[in-house]
Amino acid sequence: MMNLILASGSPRRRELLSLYTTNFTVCVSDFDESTVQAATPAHLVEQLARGKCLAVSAQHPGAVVIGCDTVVDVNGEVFGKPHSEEDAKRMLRALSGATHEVHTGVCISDGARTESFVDSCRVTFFPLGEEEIDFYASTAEPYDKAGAYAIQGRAALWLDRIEGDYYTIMGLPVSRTVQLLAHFV
Ligand SMILES: Cc1cn([C@H]2C[C@H](O)[C@@H](COP(=O)(O)OP(=O)(O)OP(=O)(O)O)O2)c(=O)[nH]c1=O
Repeated sequence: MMNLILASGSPRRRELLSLYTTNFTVCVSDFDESTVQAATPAHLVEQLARGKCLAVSAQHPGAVVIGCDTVVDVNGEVFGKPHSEEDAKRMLRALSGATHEVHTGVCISDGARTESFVDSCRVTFFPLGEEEIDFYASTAEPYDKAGAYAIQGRAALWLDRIEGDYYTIMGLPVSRTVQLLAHFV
């Protein structure tokens, strides 16, 4: 049986991978994300997913390791996790009444072979009032999420439309991930 490792501390990714199998362990990488530079947000998530995956893979020979990364892209500006309440509000104002993209990179390696992809989803929010932005930024929800929102949480109330895989927004395009995993059995 395959020794499967999810190289992610994200509870959402754990939950989504569990739809496919519960037979995996979690091992969070110590990869230094600040070392990565990329020409586009899509390249960035691919490089970050690869970095996390290969850092864990190096410590677990023979295992199949999945690494992931998610960013929000507003007209080419990258939003990761907000650093402060002000930062969260800045992101939410930029997302209000507008369309953005969420990119998730997934990388899988067995040590010998490494494959990756990026999936992108377009998300349009209705306009957000200042009161809603202030309230949301005062909750815990934005702070461990790229772009300062959780589509699976209160941001559901703002959603006009999505074009693409909903689970890419949550951090793991689970159908494409499982399809890629099939290359490793
Ligand atoms: C936009 C959005 C992001 N997110 C989450 C998914 C990711 O966990 C997080 C983006 O941060 P990431 O840096 O991609 O991942 P992480 O730090 O949570 O975990 P690790 O690096 O260990 O893999 O934002 C949601 O849960 N809902 C959303 O709607």
